[in-house]
Amino acid sequence: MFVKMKISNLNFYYGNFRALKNISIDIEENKVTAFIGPSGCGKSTFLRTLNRMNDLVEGTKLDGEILLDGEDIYSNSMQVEELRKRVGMVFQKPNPFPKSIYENVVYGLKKQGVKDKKKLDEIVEKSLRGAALWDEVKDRLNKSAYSLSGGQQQRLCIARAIAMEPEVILMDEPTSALDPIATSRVENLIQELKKDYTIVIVTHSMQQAARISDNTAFFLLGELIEFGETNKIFANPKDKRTNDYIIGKFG
Ligand SMILES: Nc1ncnc2c1ncn2[C@@H]1O[C@H](COP(=O)(O)OP(=O)(O)OP(=O)(O)O)[C@@H](O)[C@H]1O
Repeated sequence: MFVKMKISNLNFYYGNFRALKNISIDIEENKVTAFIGPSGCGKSTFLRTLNRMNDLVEGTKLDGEILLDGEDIYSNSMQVEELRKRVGMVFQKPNPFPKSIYENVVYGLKKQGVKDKKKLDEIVEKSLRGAALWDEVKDRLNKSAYSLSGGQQQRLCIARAIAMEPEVILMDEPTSALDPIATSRVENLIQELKKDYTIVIVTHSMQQAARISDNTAFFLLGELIEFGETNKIFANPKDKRTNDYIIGKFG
């Protein structure tokens, strides 16, 4: 097992409010790690610290350490653009740009200055295949991304993330806006993607965490209550609060 991201004694504040309390956790490479817990417990905040998305929120403060391959992502030598390239993100609601399917996939690459049409074509096919969307869209790459269904749009957003060849993909409730069939397709896709990427997913669905993750972290009021192998957490939680959440007593 290889630790891709190592988080130690992480605290995060919105103004005076301490949203994350002394979190320490190892994110394993080529595994799916799920964050679960009731609304407001800090799952999204924690996810966003992993590629410094919270930097954009004013009045926030962070202490502790987050290492990516042993390198401190909050150190001065870490370029945030480069970090976000290595640690990509997929959001809750599919958020394609008002552009064609093709242009959505190559957006980040073009911004980086990649112009070679042949190379871009190759990446578009590879990324759309990787996101299990190629067959559905290969004949209409120049159509607007908005012409796709919600589930297809979410896979397009995953393709857009893959196109940047990230090492880690963060997903914030990626299926909450999808119907059961689209959800199942995205869940299958996540299982495929972990062969090449390290995946961290926030989910409200315990069934989803149980189905697709290798490791699960349970949060409550900004604290990490329990973390470990998903099958152990679900079959035999050590903490009563984890058990109560899993059996649906609160949350
Ligand atoms: N921009 C912000 N400014 C101030 N407080 C915030 C901000 N974003 C989140 N919080 C607070 O931080 C805490 C954690 O929020 P967060 O969104 O991380 O929780 P969550 O577990 O992801 O919740 P949900 O499951 O509802 O998405 C909450 O108390 C929330 O009100």
